[in-house]
Amino acid sequence: KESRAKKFQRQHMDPDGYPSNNSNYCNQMMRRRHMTEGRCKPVNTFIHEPLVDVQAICLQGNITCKNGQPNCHKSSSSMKITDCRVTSGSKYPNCAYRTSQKERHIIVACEGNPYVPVHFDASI
Ligand SMILES: Nc1ncnc2c1ncn2[C@@H]1O[C@H](C(=O)NS(=O)(=O)C[C@H]2[C@@H](O)[C@H](n3ccc(=O)[nH]c3=O)O[C@@H]2CO)[C@@H](O)[C@H]1O
Repeated sequence: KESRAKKFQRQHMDPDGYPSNNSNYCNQMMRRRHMTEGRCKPVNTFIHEPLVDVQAICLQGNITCKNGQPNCHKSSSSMKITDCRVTSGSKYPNCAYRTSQKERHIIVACEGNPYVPVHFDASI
C-alpha cells in the first residue's frame, strides 16, 4: 500500500522537470503519475524543487489548512511550480489540461514521524 508521503511525492514532486514552454507537460505528467484513472483529477500542482527543500517546509510555523486542521505550513520562499487544470473540453478518459508555470509560496500539510508532507493545500 502506498504511504501518504509517497502519494504526495507521486502526485506533486517533479524536481528535475520544468515544462519550459511545453503545453503538453500536464497532459503527459497527469497520466504518467496516475491521476487520470477513473476520472480526470481537476487540479494538481507539480513542484520543481529538491525533495529535501519541500520536506523542510514542515519545519515552518503551523498555519490553518483549508479543511481547518492546524497542521499546514507555508514555504519561506517562493518555489517553481506548474499548475495543471483540466480544460472545459476535457472528456474522460482523454483528460486535457492547461499547463501554467508559476513561482509561488506553497502550503502543505504535514503528518507522521518523520513529520513530512502528505497533502498539497494551496499556493499563494
Ligand atoms: N490538513 C490535512 N492534514 C493531512 N491530510 C490532509 C489534510 N487536508 C487534507 N488532507 C488529505 O489529503 C488528501 C488529499 O488528496 N487532499 S485534497 O484536498 O484532495 C488535495 C488537493 C490537491 O491534491 C490538489 N490541489 C489543489 C490546489 C492546488 O493549488 N494544487 C493542487 O494540487 O487538489 C486537491 C483538491 O483540492 C486527502 O486524503 C485528505 O484526507
